[in-house]
Amino acid sequence: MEIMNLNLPQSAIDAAEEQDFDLKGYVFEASPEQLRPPRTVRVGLIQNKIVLPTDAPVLEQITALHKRVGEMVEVAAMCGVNIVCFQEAWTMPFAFCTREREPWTEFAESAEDGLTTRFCIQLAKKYNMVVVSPILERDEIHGGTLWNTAVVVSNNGNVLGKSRKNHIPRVGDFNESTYYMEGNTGHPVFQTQFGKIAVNICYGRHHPLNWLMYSIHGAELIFNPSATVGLLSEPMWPIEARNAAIANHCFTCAINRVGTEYFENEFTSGDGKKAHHDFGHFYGSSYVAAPDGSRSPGLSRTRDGLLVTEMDLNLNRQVADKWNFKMTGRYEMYAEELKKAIQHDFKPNIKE
Ligand SMILES: NC(=O)NCCC(=O)O
Repeated sequence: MEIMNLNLPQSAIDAAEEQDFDLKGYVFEASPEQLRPPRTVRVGLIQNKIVLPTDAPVLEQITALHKRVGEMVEVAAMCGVNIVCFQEAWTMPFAFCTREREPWTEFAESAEDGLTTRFCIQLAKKYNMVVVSPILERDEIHGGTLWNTAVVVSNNGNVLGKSRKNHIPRVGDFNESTYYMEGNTGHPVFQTQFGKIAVNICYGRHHPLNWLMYSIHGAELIFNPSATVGLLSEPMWPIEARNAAIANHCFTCAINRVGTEYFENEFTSGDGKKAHHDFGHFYGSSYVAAPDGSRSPGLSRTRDGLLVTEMDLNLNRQVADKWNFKMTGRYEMYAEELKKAIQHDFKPNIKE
């Protein structure tokens, strides 16, 4: 399907220009149906740089990010956005490269009633918008454990729940296993007024079965809030979320932060190269992909941005009825074989 430009209000265009961020809007259409009215939803993806240097006081860094992203959400509201999603660990620098605990663990907050969740509740109520807020979570009930978590706040301001990152990277400077464990929330799908949504956090996008499981649980729109750098993943970026949209008959939304973050203490990457102070360039390029294989253009590689897309969720079933990937999936066979493959005495089915 050809993707069209979305007409955005002049007030939003002016505000984005004044606040120095990229604003783009696109529409994914579906065919009219006889029995179902269109299920139109507007989704906003926000990508941004950190605001203050990484050695500024923790609370000042968080507050500055709240202010910046809050202003961008206001513009999203002018554009009629129903669901907004922020980038991975949006309230902090992506400091996991350093392997230092302090002060980075101080950015962790309660998913249920931390400072950031309370901020998102205000946004949700003010703009009647579902807010997907990926944070570093501190779970006080379980010994102060840290998790990489997306909090989903409904448009009436209730915390609908949370989804923890299932797959932890062990690649390049992504030393995230130093900070938190693989998530234990499975593949939750959140029923919102605007559709069923799920959150597959960053490195989970390399795992087709992770996308599949959100889809099996009924997700119509899967967000992929990320933090990833150019030298590592840029060739994969345009393909993975797009392929997941095709394979799972759903919309996917890939979001990446922008900028280069500088850390006072240098760190090494375990590759024999010199110690350094930065992670590399987070290349933004956030985009939305549709089940028919079409996708929006990406946001900037270097600038903060808001991508607004309007989609008719009826497209999911229309594409499913054409291609039948769900119907032809041999899940029972895979489940049976996978069950055997995870046993320690597994013998691969190789005929000699
Ligand atoms: N944040 C994160 O999981 N990054 C891993 C690198 C990648 O998946 O591109």
